[in-house]
Amino acid sequence: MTVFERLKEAAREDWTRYVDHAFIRRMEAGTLPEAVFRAYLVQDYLFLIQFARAYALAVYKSRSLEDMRTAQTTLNVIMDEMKLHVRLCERWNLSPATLEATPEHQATVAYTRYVLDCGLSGDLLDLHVALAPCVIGYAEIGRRLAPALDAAADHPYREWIGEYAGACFQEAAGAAIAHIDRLAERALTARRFDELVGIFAKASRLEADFWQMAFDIAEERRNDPAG
Ligand SMILES: Cc1ncc(CO)c(N)n1
Repeated sequence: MTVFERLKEAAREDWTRYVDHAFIRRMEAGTLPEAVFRAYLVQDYLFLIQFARAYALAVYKSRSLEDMRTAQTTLNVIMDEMKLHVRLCERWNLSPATLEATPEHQATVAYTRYVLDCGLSGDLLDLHVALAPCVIGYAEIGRRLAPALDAAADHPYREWIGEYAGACFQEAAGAAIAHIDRLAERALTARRFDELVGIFAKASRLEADFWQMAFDIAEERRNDPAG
């Protein structure tokens, strides 16, 4: 059993709330309102900017070239992932400059700064565990939603699902799982594992809050279109 699987099992409820959120179920069914998806995507662009910094921090905190390379590879995947956001947002006439100038929502600040703080106050394993729900979670979601694309040729979220079900993202997730195992081999006591579960569960909850944020932003706009 990988350390990732053990973390997932120990934080089962929080993990399920994240990967099984209404956002994902409605996306799978193709019934997620476009306004909700758009609110999500704009914040996710801002999220990825901060996440790229977190991976850069992982490069910095690496003590071996191998650890540096692994973090660098994922950093590149994250930077490439932003191209999806730019492409999709172009359709709404949202330029990268407009995206970057959008204020961060509280949920975006909470999640990204939590992860960055884990990296600053903890060691490399803490940081990679805080990052795990992100890459590994989205790869799991991508795999789960991929069959929906076969069922509907004109699925509205084809590009998004295809990105996370795609080989590039799946490989990055596989590498992240193996990397956590490698880092844990050095010193994983029972006490340390409990601390890591705390980090993993919190990051999973912040992921669920991130989906929820998109519904909240769309709802606020509906009630106050000028706001
Ligand atoms: C909130 C969030 N978590 C994970 C990913 C995957 O990189 C993403 N794009 N956004």
